[in-house]
Amino acid sequence: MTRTLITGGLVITAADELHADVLIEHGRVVALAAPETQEWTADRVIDASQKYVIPGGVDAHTHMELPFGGTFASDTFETGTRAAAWGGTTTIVDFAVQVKGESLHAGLNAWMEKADGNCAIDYAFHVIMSDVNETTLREMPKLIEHGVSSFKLFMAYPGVFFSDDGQILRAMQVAGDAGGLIMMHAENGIAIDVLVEQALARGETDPRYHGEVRKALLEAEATHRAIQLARVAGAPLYVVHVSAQEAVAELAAARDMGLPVFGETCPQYLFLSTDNLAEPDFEGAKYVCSTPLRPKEHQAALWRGLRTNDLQVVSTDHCPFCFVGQKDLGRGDFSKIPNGLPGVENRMDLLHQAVVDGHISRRRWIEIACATPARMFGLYPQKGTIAPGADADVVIYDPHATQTLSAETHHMNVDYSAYEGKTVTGQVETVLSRGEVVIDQRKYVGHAGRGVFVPRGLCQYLG
Ligand SMILES: NC(=O)NCCC(=O)O
Ligand SMILES: [Zn+2]
Ligand SMILES: [Zn+2]
Repeated sequence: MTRTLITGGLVITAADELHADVLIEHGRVVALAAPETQEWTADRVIDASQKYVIPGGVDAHTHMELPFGGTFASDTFETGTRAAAWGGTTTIVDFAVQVKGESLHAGLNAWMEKADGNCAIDYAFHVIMSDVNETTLREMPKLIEHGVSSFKLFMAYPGVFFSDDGQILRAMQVAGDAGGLIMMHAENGIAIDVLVEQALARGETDPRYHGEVRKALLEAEATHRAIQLARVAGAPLYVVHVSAQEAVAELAAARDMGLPVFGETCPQYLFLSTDNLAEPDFEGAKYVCSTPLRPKEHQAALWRGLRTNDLQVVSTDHCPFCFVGQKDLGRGDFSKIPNGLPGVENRMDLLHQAVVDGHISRRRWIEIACATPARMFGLYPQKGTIAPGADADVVIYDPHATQTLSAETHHMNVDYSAYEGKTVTGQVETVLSRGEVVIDQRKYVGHAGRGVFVPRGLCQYLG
């Protein structure tokens, strides 16, 4: 089947909302036309009356199979990308991890192997630099040429992923020269580790102390420091998983100065809080991630940041660990709870709920979840929009359906939902990935291996 026609829907992109029919041929969008003005024929016609027709989501921050804290994130590329498709996401950008002492290329190759032949949707990679040194710095321009144009550094996790300020500065200098983008996990990990040790010595071992020691001020301080280092290096900066209002203020100040500084937040920081981390009977472990969930008061600053464009992207940081057998590793010591939350399936719906709740407009929904992540990471307009020439990654979205989020019904390979029992308005109905239907009226009809690696260009907000 090569020609598909989607009729009668409201097409929403970051730029426009228009009632239009969409013609798809050979995996690409070829034309849009006002309803009933065209006489196109097609092998398949999808009726989208009363529905939205939106670009497939681009989730620029996932961790399938991430090794962390002595275990592995529970979604494989197969299960995680299938769940992403269920949730209306058609592209993920995952993180290949450089093992200390090995090359960046070896890390990338290892992650390519994990993904190859297993993905339901398209995928790309960033690289986590665990070890910034002469050799890995030399590799960065070559990776950029090969479509891996962003590098994550950590100011947290001393002894694991941590880079010191000198290493960060050097990586930023190379990225700045070569057109790469540094993604920063901005938390002062050295100070946090002191507070962890002191908390444990006081017998404060419950999950909620994870949130207490990872102070908002230490996120803000690291964010500020990362911005100054990027200025010195003459490099752009993308700060991942921003959760503290003080960190948003640092980003806003930098952007007011005209600096090429960008910020990402995640649904968990917009919808969950330290109240969840404080749930009794170790249930709080389900909500342990870094940066941590914050008191509810921080949410207003995050929503405001998304409206004012001081924050540009919402990704999931999908990094699931089962409650039984994985989060358990930290019973009696919160610092041993594997960090991360599931969410790749929930992002598009939760952000639609934000539209319903009046936090953002429909076009802003598509901008922060599809178009901007695609532009930020060099995938636009192949991904992130519905326009002639774009990949036909398209979601038929029912804005009137209601659903209750639950581990009973989700497709992520994890034994709990961070949003268990939450009712949201809106649901993915049908999903096309490069013109092929992978979710057909809430039935999975895709298969592992149809997703392909997508080499990326440079960040499209620079130069
Ligand atoms: N965020 C988190 O808690 N886990 C995933 C790794 C990271 O993004 O730092
Ligand atoms: Zn991180
Ligand atoms: Zn992450």
